[in-house]
Amino acid sequence: MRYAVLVTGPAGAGKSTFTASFLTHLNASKRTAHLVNLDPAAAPSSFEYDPVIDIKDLVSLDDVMGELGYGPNGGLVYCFEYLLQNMDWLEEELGAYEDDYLIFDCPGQIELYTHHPFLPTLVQNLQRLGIRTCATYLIESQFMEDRYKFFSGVLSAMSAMVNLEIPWINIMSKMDLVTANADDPSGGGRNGLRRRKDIARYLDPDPLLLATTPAQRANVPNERYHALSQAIVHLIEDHPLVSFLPLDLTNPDSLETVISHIDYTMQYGEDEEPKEPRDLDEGDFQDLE
Ligand SMILES: Nc1nc2c(ncn2[C@@H]2O[C@H](COP(=O)(O)OP(=O)(O)OP(=O)(O)O)[C@@H](O)[C@H]2O)c(=O)[nH]1
Ligand SMILES: [Mg+2]
Repeated sequence: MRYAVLVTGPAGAGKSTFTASFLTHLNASKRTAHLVNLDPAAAPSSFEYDPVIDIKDLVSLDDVMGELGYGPNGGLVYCFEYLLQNMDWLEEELGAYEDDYLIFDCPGQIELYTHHPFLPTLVQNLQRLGIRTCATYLIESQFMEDRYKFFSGVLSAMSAMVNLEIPWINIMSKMDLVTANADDPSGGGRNGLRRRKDIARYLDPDPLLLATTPAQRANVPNERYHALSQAIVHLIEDHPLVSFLPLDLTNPDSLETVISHIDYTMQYGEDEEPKEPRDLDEGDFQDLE
């Protein structure tokens, strides 16, 4: 059985860093895992591992921009269209890997996940080849410092999930940037949003974070924004599709927990005993809920 994990999420969320740590961990556990680079703009030096399959061998953004006169975003769209027209190339490249775990490092252009048909088409092709596929969606912990930014992250995760319809895991990356302050009784970071129980309200998004108090409302003169916030609150209350697993790469347990959830959602090695994912209650942030 072949497995594919798509590592997706907005620009700079830590996708490539997570991918490298994931590979290191699997290889250390004597599992064969390989990097697939799907980012036609990735600089070669940005990989800790050499990709075994690299979209840049098929089409590179530099060439598309230089020779066809596209800008970076139009160029990326061109590269993906080119990939979809040349699925036999990918199929052939993938043919070399049996019984392996392939980790697909994806580009950070958010529109790729929310409304282009590229990833759904790619996933259909992987499934047609009998590859068991799941996706991870990363947003970075700094999003928790601004609740509007955070909820736009939640909505983008939701939209990407609905677009792809495959097993899906949302990850709050770069937790090392908040855990250092989490035990500070004064609340640590700006807005006092970094205490553990506050963090838990973000990992399992509490729509009330968006609900405004009358005092806050007085500061937001435009009634339409208030109505919009309330609509989003109701959407998330009625469809609690999104919760995040915290990922702190400075803590090996955290990475292992995330990987155990990925394994479980793909039923990795189902011929063996199925493994329950490690319980988050053992983890850091749920205990104070
Ligand atoms: N503190 C901290 N920084 C991180 C972590 N992961 C990534 N970074 C930093 O965040 C920046 C972006 O990381 P990348 O892994 O390149 O992010 P990406 O999602 O692959 O970015 P794009 O491919 O450009 O969309 C880099 O400067 C990393 O060093 C983390 O766990 N903790
Ligand atoms: Mg990257």
